Amino acid sequence: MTAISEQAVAKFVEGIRAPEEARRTHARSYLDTLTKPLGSLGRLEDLAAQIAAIRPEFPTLPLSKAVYVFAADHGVTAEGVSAYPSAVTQQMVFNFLNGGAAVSVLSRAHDVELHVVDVGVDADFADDTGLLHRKVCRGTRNMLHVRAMTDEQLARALEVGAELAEDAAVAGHTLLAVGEMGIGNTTSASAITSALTGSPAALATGRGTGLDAEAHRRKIAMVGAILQKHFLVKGSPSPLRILSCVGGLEIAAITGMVLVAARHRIAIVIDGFISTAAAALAVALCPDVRGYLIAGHRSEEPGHQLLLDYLGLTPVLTLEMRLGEGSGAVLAMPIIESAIALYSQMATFASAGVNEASA
Ligand SMILES: O=C(O)c1ccc[n+]([C@@H]2O[C@H](COP(=O)([O-])O)[C@@H](O)[C@H]2O)c1
Ligand SMILES: Cc1cc2nc[nH]c2cc1C
Repeated sequence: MTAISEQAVAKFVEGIRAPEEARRTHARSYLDTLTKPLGSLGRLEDLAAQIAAIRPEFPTLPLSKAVYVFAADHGVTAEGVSAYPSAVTQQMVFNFLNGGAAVSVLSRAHDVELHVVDVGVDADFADDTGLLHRKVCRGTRNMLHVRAMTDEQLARALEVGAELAEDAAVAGHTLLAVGEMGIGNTTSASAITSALTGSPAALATGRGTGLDAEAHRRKIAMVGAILQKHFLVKGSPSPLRILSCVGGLEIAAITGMVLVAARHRIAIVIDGFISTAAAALAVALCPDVRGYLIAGHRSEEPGHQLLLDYLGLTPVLTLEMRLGEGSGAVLAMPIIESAIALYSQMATFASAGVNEASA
């Protein structure tokens, strides 16, 4: 059933190697020689050591940074799972391109190249907007009744992300962020979270863009029904089955991008609930990908923490955000750059003539 997408993924996964642990250990020892009490830079030390493990050569500043925002629509919106209408997906694509969306503002503020990708929006866009036209189809089907996408659509969506990761590597980007836009996609992310982690729908399902209590209860029941429909058979479903049954085209594209970025030894900053679901599927497909991921922030969606636990990631920021678009990932980028600056520019105890601990 998933032969085409299995072939596509096998191609991306080939050549992925976990970050180099010897370089991480060396970086940790070097951090201990810098003029600060041992470990006092906290998570910044972890980030610097992670970058050292990922990159064959420690990067120089400024980094070349890009964010890819993948947009797509969702057939399951017919079930009233979002507080907003589907048309907002297409309207927000224009907002990204016109520079007025949160991610547009943040990427300008932090010198991050913004790429907006139509991988499955239910609308036609003109050619001259700067949009990356990679439409696989006009949105997924309603996963309450049928598989969200065919195997062929899944393979194409994975390839969209994979090819853009290749482009990013050729462009010399040293730090990538992934984001998404798709009304209804928290329903997908909740179903993915339950299918991957075994958590019940009630724990993995939140209010998304802002459902009231009653609509939230209906959404939980909907996610439960979707899981029953597709994953009734005992045992864990494969990541590709999860993607084709309950995924989104933007989610699959992010999974493809994460896999190929890892193959190119590029650190990937993931954003909120939906992009983390996509990254978790990439890790389920290839566990060596995990070391390339940096969780930009922790979203208010309850399922996000379940996924961060599943991945063993600690978010850089906790700002009570739940926007998506890659906004939290872009916000974390200056922190990551600061970690790199500290590692490469701080004086050592020896060079600055500062006494080390006596005990
Ligand atoms: O990033 C998050 O954690 C996040 C949490 C809630 C909502 N969103 C965004 O809101 C949209 C999905 O919400 P919903 O309610 O339509 O499923 C989609 O465009 C996401 O980018 C994003
Ligand atoms: C306005 C709006 C902006 C968004 N950005 C990401 N998801 C979104 C959902 C809505 C509704």
